[in-house]
Amino acid sequence: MNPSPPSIALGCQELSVSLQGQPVLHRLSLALAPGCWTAIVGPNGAGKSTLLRALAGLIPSLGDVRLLERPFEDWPRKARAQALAWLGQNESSGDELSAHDVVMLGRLPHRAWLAPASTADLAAVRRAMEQTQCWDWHERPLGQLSGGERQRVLLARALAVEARVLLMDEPLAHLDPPHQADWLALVRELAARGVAVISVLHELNIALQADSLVVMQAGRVVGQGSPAELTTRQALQQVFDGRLHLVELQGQWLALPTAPAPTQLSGAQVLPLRRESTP
Ligand SMILES: Nc1ncnc2c1ncn2[C@@H]1O[C@H](COP(=O)(O)OP(=O)(O)OP(=O)(O)O)[C@@H](O)[C@H]1O
Repeated sequence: MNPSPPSIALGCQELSVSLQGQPVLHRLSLALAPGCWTAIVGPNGAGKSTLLRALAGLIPSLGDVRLLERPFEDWPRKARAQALAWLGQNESSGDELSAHDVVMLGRLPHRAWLAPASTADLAAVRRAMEQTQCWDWHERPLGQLSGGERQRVLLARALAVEARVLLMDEPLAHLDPPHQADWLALVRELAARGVAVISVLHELNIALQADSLVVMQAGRVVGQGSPAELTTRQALQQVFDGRLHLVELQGQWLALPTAPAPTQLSGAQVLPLRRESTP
């Protein structure tokens, strides 16, 4: 009989991280489900990237991290690299390599040492590049691509791993609105297939479409839940000092940044937005 599938894809208990001797994360506990897209949000410096890196095992941490309910340190390195894929922020990844070769790096966890790419590897790379619409320039060196084109190649590299848990730090950086919408559709498709997708996002209007939000402030989780829950939205407003107006439009929550009160603008002149007069 097959064992029952794990109910927690990625979790941590009492997770703490210090960087350069300074505590950055303070005893966080999270349980992220398979088939669920979680967006980690919060102000600059809240600890979002640090949390993601600690969950990926990229930095030392205290506490317990479990991948597919198994302690992180118990995973053989290769099996772990197959189970968990990572897309970092501002990654440098061999500018002289072709886009195809960069995406093929995502297949390394599936290949024997120095073994040539298999038919399955080639198919996975092509599939991932078509999903992020970067196949057309698969022969071009990464260093010659625009910021958005490059980001789509790096996203394809993470997809090519075909992992059950996908961690992405600011995946929408450099992407134009249509490609942001494509990313959203892709994430929903992955979640529907049972993948746990965890992304750090600054684009709150995209994050508010996630299944679950993790709201962070000063190295702590101060709210977690669906954007439809009032407590989640209250946490979001609180961490941004009330400088967000959350409105519902056709069943979808939107975040509009609000201007500071005039008294908060020290000496700055506020010009009213005027409609151009027509002759
Ligand atoms: N290598 C480092 N050494 C020391 N402190 C660091 C280091 N990296 C980050 N920090 C500090 O840790 C805190 C959390 O940083 P982190 O990058 O996780 O925040 P973030 O929420 O992702 O921020 P942002 O939204 O600006 O990307 C910040 O105060 C930051 O200055």
